[in-house]
Amino acid sequence: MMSTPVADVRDVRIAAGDTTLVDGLTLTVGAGERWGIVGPSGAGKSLTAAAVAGLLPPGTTATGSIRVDGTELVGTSGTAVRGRGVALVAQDSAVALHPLLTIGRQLALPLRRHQGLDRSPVDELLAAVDLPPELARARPAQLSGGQRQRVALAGALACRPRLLVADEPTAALDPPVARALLDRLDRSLTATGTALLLVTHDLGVLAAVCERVVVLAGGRVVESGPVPEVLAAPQHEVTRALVDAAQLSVPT
Ligand SMILES: Nc1ncnc2c1ncn2[C@@H]1O[C@H](COP(=O)(O)OP(=O)(O)OP(=O)(O)O)[C@@H](O)[C@H]1O
Repeated sequence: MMSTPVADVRDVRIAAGDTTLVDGLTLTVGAGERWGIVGPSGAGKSLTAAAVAGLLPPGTTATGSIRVDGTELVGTSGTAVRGRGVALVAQDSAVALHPLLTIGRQLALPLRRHQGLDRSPVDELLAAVDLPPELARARPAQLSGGQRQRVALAGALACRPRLLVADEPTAALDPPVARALLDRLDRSLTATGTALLLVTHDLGVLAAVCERVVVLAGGRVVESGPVPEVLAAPQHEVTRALVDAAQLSVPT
């Protein structure tokens, strides 16, 4: 018997008032699968990621069905699945982390909230993303961008969610720091068996991290399939343009 999909998204429309931003979105993420979302600017990638994480921005609404770990999110605040079902890592964790709380406090909070633990293994969480225990006493402003993203990753994976949604998690990082974070992400997902929905504009990152891809344009899915096949033989003009642009940007 097949296990429950981690995310089962059926015919989803996301709108702001009367304006449709994403339409007809259907996507199934199986246990442990790694999916990428690519597409041009404004295609609806971030809104899709936010909807699956149960964190649509204020002023937007979704219809259709988004089941995460078997729980329907449409029409709810998403809190039922956050932490153990799904967690989100955003582009720049500087905005996601509380500026006044120490890293140790911030990492301890989700564990207490979702697992009811009194004492949280903060040191272990930091070690899992290759950060030293002393960092628990620091505040976000004292960390580099790469360290902050690692802390965000540690926090997101603290409750071993079935699905991690990551929206351009390396966009604000220099290439070597970005590579190290993705390597860490890869190993952490393997260790926890967590599935991934990764928004990226970088087809190199997509090919390195994801098995399957969904291509969005104008708020609609225009193509999806295994990453090697889609990149080798893109069927839609939007995908072809993305592949061509990526080849142009490869240094010779
Ligand atoms: N809170 C919002 N209210 C109204 N419109 C929004 C809101 N958030 C996004 N949009 C619009 O929805 C569309 C899709 O936005 P989204 O951020 O998902 O695109 P994206 O593919 O992630 O783009 P980018 O690659 O530039 O980040 C855009 O036209 C955007 O202006």
